[in-house]
Amino acid sequence: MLLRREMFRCYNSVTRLLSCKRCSLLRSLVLIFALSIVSSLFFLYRVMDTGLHVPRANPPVPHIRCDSQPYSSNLNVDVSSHHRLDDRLRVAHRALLITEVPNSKNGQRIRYFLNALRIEVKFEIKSKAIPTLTNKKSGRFAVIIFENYNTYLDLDTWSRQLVDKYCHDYRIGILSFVRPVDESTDSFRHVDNYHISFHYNLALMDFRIGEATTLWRIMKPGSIWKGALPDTWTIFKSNHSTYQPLAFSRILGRFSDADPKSYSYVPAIFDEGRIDGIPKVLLGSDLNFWLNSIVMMDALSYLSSGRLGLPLDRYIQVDVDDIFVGKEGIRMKVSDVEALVAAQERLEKEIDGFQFNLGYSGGFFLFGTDEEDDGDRKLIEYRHKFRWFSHMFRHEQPHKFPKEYIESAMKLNKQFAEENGIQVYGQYAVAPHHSGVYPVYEPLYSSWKEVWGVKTTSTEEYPKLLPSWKRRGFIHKGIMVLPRQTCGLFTTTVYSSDFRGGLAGLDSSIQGGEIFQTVLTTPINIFMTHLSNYGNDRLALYMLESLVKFVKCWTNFKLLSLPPVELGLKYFEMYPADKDPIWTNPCDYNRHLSIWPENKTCDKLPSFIVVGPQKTGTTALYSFLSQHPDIVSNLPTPKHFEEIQFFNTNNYYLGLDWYMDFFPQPDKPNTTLLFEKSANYFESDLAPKRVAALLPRAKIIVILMNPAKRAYSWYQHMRNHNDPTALNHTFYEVVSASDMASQNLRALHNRCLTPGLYAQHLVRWLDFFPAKQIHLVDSDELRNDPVNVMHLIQKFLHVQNYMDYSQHLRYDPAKGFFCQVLSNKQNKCLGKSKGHKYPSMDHRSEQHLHSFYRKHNINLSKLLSSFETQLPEWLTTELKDIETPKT
Ligand SMILES: Nc1ncnc2c1ncn2[C@@H]1O[C@H](COP(=O)(O)OS(=O)(=O)O)[C@@H](OP(=O)(O)O)[C@H]1O
Repeated sequence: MLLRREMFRCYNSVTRLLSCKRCSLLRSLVLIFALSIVSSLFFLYRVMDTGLHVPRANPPVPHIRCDSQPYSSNLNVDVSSHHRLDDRLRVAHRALLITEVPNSKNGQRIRYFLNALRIEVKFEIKSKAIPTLTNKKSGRFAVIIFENYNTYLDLDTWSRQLVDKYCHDYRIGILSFVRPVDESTDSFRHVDNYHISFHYNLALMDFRIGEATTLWRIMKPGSIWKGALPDTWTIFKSNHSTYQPLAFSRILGRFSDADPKSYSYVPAIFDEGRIDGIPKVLLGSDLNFWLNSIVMMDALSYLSSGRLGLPLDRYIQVDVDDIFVGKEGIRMKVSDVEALVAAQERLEKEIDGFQFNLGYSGGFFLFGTDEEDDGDRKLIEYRHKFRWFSHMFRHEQPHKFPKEYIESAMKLNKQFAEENGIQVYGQYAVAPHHSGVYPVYEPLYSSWKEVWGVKTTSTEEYPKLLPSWKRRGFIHKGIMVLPRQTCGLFTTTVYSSDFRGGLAGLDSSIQGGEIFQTVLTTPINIFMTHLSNYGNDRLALYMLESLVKFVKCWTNFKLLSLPPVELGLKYFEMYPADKDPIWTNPCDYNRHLSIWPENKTCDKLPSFIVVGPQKTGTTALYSFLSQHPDIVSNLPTPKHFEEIQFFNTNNYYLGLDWYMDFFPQPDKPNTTLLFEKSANYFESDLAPKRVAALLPRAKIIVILMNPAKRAYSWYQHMRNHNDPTALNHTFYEVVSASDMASQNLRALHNRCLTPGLYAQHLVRWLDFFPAKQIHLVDSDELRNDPVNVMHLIQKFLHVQNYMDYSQHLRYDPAKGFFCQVLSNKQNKCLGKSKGHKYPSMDHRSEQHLHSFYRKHNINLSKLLSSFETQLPEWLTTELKDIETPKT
């Protein structure tokens, strides 16, 4: 910058001289001299700008030192401890968090932190009653967290007994932050029955971790953090043997560094529970201070009897993307390659099995300056030292190309490796800019499999880049997609000044900040770095070596590395639920839209779905809706006629493209409403979540029929389709089958009755969709007065061209149903399978089902009343002996 400023000042003087009409010869000479200096400076500037031949300052050197307490003897943590108790109590993997006010800062921090640890959180504000703590015979929470311990101490007797009894019964403890009740007044509180006092609002410096206790797992005892601590603190004083100090600190500015005795203030304390049988961890300040996160993780593990603990193994994979990619001046030179090898040798000693993964694009080999080309050659010379994986040959974004091109580019890259003797680890590959990985571009996945036999890849984009702690893995078409972490080093982060906050910013990210917290909370880390981070200031090496050292100073983590496929297997063994992808809408997120093929369009996604249940008239409704010029259904499917059955079956794993191919491209996207109906979505456990992820604004239509009648119609449908169990058993045998019945009969029994548990299924849809997005149709009304049903649906859908269905539907006496009007004399009705004749239900089955569905129907009536929705007539009739619930 300075150089540039000087050059321009000089340039201005020269132009002033040039414009002087009365210049003497001497001035002219000065002018020529000045011009030559300016041009040299410009050359120098250009050279520096491109990094040509100009020696630069040495790259920064890692400087982490572990400060620790030399006086203590008990510093060894039992790393084999899992905090697990030998009990058989059933407790959910969830925390109860009682906050002071909604959305308090620390409340939010605690929530994010728990989310990063994948711990589900139930919030409650202190003014509300304590939520139900047990469910049947299991505990709903593995730990109870109070944003302020004073809230716990001041609970009314009833709530206090509830909490304490729960903690005793389920052997869990309390984690709490300690703040004055009212920030403005208190500076001290003594709690008699707990033999402890709190001194509030103190400014502290330095934080020395106490000796090994049964609590410490991750934390390294005896380590000292130097410097002023953020915010104000509460310190704890007690002589009771139940308390063990977890840390020691000093009053800011009061003591000299040399005086070890000055560490006499306790900012975090562990109550073993000798007074009331409940273990507790009390923290004198919130999560703003980085070390409190480690205290909190150990506390969560201990207080939950190991249920909320994470393993001490931390897997680290480092990908160096863009090998051979990058413009002149930011590539690696010979010395950088040597530094990479040397760093790898050092890191191998710290991280078991560590090896850099080099992602190369052969198309850019020798594309740098002479010195950088030598660097490329050096990488090839040292090829055996690294694990190589493939990018695209010319670093193209796969989503922009057809399959043939992608395949040929991959083959070129393969050929490059063969020509240069590189043994590529073909089971792992990464796509430039995450393109094609998520949102999934099918040709990339199939080409990867065909050309390389890829089994694992990684991306930052699933389900979204941010928040980073929500990144997850998934498996698609047999390829494990693992989440990657960003460490703040992008292609453009060449010098330390390029990092946000410069070297100091990078240091604070490593020393307790973002990068450190990532390793702390994430057992499997895949860091994404780039070639440019290993040339010039070699920031990636600085970051990695500093991080490893810092992690070892403060934690008992064992650092490990595995080849990508093994790492993938480990990931999905640890998080089996992640295997299932959850497709989101690329058009809802600009980053995804930018890596989605241009010919794809979200116009081909439905704006509403008829979700069932089966046998309630869904096909009739489907055909009535399709009569509307602006309402367009999906194309027929080979397997299930009009039903796609995407969200509830394995079809979901075929991917978004497969689903969208069932929808025509609408001529008038702004006014056309695409829809589909799949009558099994209604009772599917997975469908509501999956539909909401892809189509959060979709409208949902549900048809409700007397569940007993529905079950009978379904049974007849199964007989019609020659289901052997239905043919061999009477309806009564099916609906009354007990646990002792044959497996086939039990299965048929469940399939017959489960869809009719309407309240239970509706609640699940309501977990993901607001009530105003869900429209209920009364099946009897659909059968007897479809014109009115279609009128209400059009209103609900806000259809632009209203259609008067009285002109288009007509009762057909032969069919016994309303059918589509084709002409004065001709109707188009549904086929024989809909509305076929069968005997009425026997009385015994009717009675049985009446009592079977009774409580479910009551729940349904309560649910509908709570949304001020009119009850269908059949429901009122079913419950006529019960008082209608008040809304
Ligand atoms: N207009 C019209 N035409 C034909 N059938 C009609 C109509 N309106 C409602 N119904 C009733 O719809 C029942 C079939 O429901 P579904 O289409 O939802 O069945 S399926 O789930 O798709 O198999 C079918 O049930 P069954 O009579 O038991 O077969 C019909 O009673």
